[in-house]
Amino acid sequence: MNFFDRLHDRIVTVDSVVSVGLDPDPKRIPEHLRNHDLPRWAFNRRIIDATHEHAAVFKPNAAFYEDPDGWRALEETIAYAHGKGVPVLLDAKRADIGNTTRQYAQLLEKVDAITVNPYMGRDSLQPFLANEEAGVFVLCRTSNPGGADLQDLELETGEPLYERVAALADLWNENDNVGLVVGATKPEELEDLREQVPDLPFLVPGVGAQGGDAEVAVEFGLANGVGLVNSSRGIIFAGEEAGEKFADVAGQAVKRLKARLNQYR
Ligand SMILES: O=C(O)c1cc(=O)[nH]c(=O)n1[C@@H]1O[C@H](COP(=O)(O)O)[C@@H](O)[C@H]1O
Repeated sequence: MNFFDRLHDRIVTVDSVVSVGLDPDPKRIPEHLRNHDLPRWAFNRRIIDATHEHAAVFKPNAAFYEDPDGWRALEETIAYAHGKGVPVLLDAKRADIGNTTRQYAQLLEKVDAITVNPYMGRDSLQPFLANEEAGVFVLCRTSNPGGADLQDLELETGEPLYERVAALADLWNENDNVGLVVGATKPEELEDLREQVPDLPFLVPGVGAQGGDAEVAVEFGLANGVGLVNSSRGIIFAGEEAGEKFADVAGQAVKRLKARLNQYR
């Protein structure tokens, strides 16, 4: 079954478009878990237990796992999330020459969807796009201030580069498996892009810690009810001051975000 059909079902089941970002910064993991064999896994397991009923997906960012123990923690995390019935979107922002991307694309044997970088062009993404079951979220207009350096550059046609990326992503969507990443900190761009590509679901990061706009994230992020609004630190570290109760506070934070987003769905 196509990823976006599965995501649609998941959104209906949990009545939520929240993507819970699993970015377990080792420096912010509570003291009492730091002697664990794999502290990031111990942390994620408790976060998953406390949040899964409100999570449309879990989105681990690969940057937080790129070392031997990290990969073990990630594998445990993915298996556990799947055990709870939650799809996993690996935020890896990958792409390379075709021969190399074929290796990266094997990541999709373990997870349900991935984020990819479009700047090497179609052949660099083909092994991801060819996977009909997996979701492929193409970076389009990112949430960070420096996103403007390249993505806002005006082409000879007058359109900004990020709009060209959206147009290409639409062409690349032959298997109905492509979405866009558009930051919640970019409300005007979100609105323009929704008009330009009405059928592509968006992953909208940047609410919570980055201060993005939750209302526009929902209003423009969803295509036919399908899309994701991500918060990572705003959920998983909401209970940073709560010691051993940190996961309970994360559970309350995801519930609050879900309710807030559902006001606008
Ligand atoms: O691809 C992403 O998810 C992403 C794109 C973007 O434009 N901005 C952005 O913040 N992200 C990711 O979304 C998450 C945001 O984390 P918080 O700011 O803690 O909610 C991080 O994992 C970022 O790497």
